[in-house]
Amino acid sequence: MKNPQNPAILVLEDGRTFRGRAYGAVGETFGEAVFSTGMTGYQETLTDPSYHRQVVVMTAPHIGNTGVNDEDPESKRIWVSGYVVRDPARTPSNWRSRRSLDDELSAQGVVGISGIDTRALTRHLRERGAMRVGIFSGAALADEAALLAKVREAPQMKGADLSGEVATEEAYVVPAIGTKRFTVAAIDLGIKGMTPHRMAERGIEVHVLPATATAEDVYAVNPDGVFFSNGPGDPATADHPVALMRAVLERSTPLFGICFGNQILGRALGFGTFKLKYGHRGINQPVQDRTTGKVEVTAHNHGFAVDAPLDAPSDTPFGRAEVSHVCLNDNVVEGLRLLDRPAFSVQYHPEAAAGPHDAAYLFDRFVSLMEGQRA
Ligand SMILES: NC(=O)CC[C@H](N)C(=O)O
Repeated sequence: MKNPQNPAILVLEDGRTFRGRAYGAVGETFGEAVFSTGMTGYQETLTDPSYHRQVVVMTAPHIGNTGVNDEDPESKRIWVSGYVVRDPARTPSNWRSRRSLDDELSAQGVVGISGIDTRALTRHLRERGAMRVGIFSGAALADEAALLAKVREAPQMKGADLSGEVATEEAYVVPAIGTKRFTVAAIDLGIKGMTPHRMAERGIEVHVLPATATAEDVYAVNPDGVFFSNGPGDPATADHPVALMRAVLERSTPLFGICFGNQILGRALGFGTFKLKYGHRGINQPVQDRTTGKVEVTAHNHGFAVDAPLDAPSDTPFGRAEVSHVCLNDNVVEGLRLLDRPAFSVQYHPEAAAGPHDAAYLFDRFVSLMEGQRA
């Protein structure tokens, strides 16, 4: 049994340290320190494959209150490389709860830290930017003087090619719910479980394909549309999905991308991508759909963004493209759409797991594109 008073230290690569208690597994872990402002949805966050190699700091002070259930995970395991909370629940309570979050993190070997000033840590990351971090407890604390050097040896997120580490190896099918209306090939770059579900709810049979899928694999399922998922890592490394997407655009097959998928569309069109200072992570980010003028409150988890002109459509190898959505906090590109071909994408999470459902209309837009192609 773990001693709940076990000390732990969080060490940032710029040398700032925070002392707290071990939470989850005891040991050491490394990753990119990022913060999420979601007040709820910790199970979905932990199991979102896009968080692979990231140490997530929760700004909400009480985490674990509703325990861990078997329904909410977005994938088969926890992907965050470390977890930072201020004040973990002592007694989780919910009718669906099966075990405590502390026990679940331990069972999955995820090293965390609790009892630190997460507000001070978040302000530090906001001012200095996302950076590498290590969390150490138990025997890993033996040589405290060596910890900072270890953190500085850990890999950077910039330049990391990670989709292949999280995506399915085998193709699988998520059946349509009710009458089947469409077939979609979904390229798994780190897909969340709710995404094919949102499509299935609209009568779409989703063929989830590995990140290494070729155009031949995609067209072998005879798709009405092609989807590119969210995923971890630096989009500048995603050369294979970019080439695949170009092949799909070439054929004018209806195309929809989410998050990493939006960055890949940006690159396929010839735009650059860049690393944001500290990214957008949470479930209350205001985004404007410039095609309707409406503002929606949305779920985000991204550290990179597309560099595209906001003011006027751009000429691309696939016709004109425009920035369809922007973040109202900082004017970051949050969506792209082609004007001459049936293709669009958003940088955020319309599947809303967790998060508000304001952006669910985007799945309906995808359906409309597929309907339009049939007409
Ligand atoms: N959720 C995602 O797909 C994230 C995309 C990319 N890894 C980023 O951090 O920006």
